[in-house]
Amino acid sequence: MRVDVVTIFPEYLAPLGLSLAGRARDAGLLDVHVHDLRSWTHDRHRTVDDTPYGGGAGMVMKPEPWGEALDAVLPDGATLVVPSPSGEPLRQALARELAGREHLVLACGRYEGIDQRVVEDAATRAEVREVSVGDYVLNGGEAAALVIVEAVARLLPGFMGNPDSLLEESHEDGLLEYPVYTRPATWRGREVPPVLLSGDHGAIAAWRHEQAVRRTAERRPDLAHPARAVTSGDLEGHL
Ligand SMILES: Nc1cc(-c2ccc3cc[nH]c3c2)n[nH]1
Repeated sequence: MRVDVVTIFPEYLAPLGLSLAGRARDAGLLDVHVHDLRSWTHDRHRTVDDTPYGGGAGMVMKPEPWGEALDAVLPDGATLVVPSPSGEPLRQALARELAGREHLVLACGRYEGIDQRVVEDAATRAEVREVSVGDYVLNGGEAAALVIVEAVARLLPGFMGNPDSLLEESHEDGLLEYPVYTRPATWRGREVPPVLLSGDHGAIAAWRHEQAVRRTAERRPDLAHPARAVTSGDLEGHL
């Protein structure tokens, strides 16, 4: 997968060169290119923003630099991802969908956002997805872009050392993850649940599923289990 990120703060995306994303790059799984939007400005002050039509506080990102930037880095048929508080929610299903794309371009806005005509123009030749990483407001799209790239890149075949670790993760099966434990068996007087030391893999799997169902019911009743809705039987004695 190739990922291009356009931003006025290219240094913000430096973490993409580290750890997992860095290893993925070395393994040829992920090819990340970060671009400074100001490369496509032509005035002495390298202007990227202007006052909003219709008035209101703040500034809006001008369409011209973005238009030239996307002409340069967004090939026809690629997917343009625009982090936005008013975008579709980033959930595991969307991360999986985006992980199937050959080429993602992320447009990181700042100020009050990007002139909407930029998105409309790009949509004539590419798929455009405005994506929210949560119901809270950031100062720009860069932090969201880091989240999106990490959530997508880790799903690429060969990215994770052990692909099985992807199977039981929170949200993969519509449930939150069960609690995990490691040595020592007793720590500050607290024991590891005995079933985990039993060697009975069926009992362990059942316990883990029950824990995941319980956690989901307690913390995220809004999550529907794709195999079946969480029923009252699941909740018996848990609420
Ligand atoms: N989920 C979420 C995205 C954002 C976001 C994304 C881009 C910009 C540009 C200016 N402010 C922004 C905020 N906030 N919250």
